[in-house]
Amino acid sequence: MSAPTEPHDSLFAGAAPPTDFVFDQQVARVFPDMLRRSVPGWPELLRLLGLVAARVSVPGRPIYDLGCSLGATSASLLARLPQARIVAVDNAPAMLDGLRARLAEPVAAGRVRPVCADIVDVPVSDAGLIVLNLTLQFVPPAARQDLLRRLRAGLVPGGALLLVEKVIFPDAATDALMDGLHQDFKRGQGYSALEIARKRAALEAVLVPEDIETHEERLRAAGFTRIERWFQCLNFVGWLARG
Ligand SMILES: Nc1ncnc2c1ncn2[C@@H]1O[C@H](C[S@+](CC[C@H]([NH3+])C(=O)[O-])CC(=O)[O-])[C@@H](O)[C@H]1O
Ligand SMILES: O=C(O)C(=O)Cc1ccccc1
Repeated sequence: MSAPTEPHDSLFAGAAPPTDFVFDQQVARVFPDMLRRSVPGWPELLRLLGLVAARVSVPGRPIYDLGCSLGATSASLLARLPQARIVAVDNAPAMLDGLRARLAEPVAAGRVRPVCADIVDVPVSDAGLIVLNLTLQFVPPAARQDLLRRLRAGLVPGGALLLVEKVIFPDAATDALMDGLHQDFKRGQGYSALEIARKRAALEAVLVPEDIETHEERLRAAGFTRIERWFQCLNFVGWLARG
């Protein structure tokens, strides 16, 4: 499920009018490059998602990849769980078009079912594993608790949730340090200071990160009892939630 070419992301390099970030066709076209150059540890994060999934998913039960974009997470899961059936959900038609194009590859054929829907109201039942890889951060904060409660209710006994989020830090100095390091990372990946600033402004009202404690409390309130952090790279954190 990998793309034959990976177009370079220069979306925020030109003189574009300021608008909120949207997952449209322009973004979908450059998305693999954008994620690789914007998320510290992205290739390793994807590999680890496959490894963790292979240990914690319930065999024979469907896996839900919520906010699947072009299917990078689904592809990593399939590499480790070739028999898995994945329901891949995204509400951006441009992303799902890209995903469908990739499904032509033999490993994914018949194994991934693309669904164009809002994860806030997509039905989830009988799930052996649910993955939210950098997706909850785009759901309005007021809707996050109900969503996680509903997702937990959609898991079979023994099922698990994998959550990955961009986070903020409660201490202002630590937050400034982590944010500065994330910007350094992006500069090192070839983005200009102007591109970084413009994308930040575009994401402001769209991607709402929260701190680690807020996420862990919400997972507990949703009914999960075993909550483990298995990934952190600067301000990007991954959890496994069970029980
Ligand atoms: N309410 C929603 N309902 C459905 N989809 C949504 C919603 N809000 C946002 N999305 C979708 O969530 C995805 C977030 S990207 C996830 C990467 C992916 N997991 C990957 O394996 O490459 C991460 C990022 O852009 O930082 C986009 O495709 C949105 O359309
Ligand atoms: O670029 C950022 O600041 C991010 O948090 C990662 C990201 C990647 C792709 C779309 C939106 C955010």
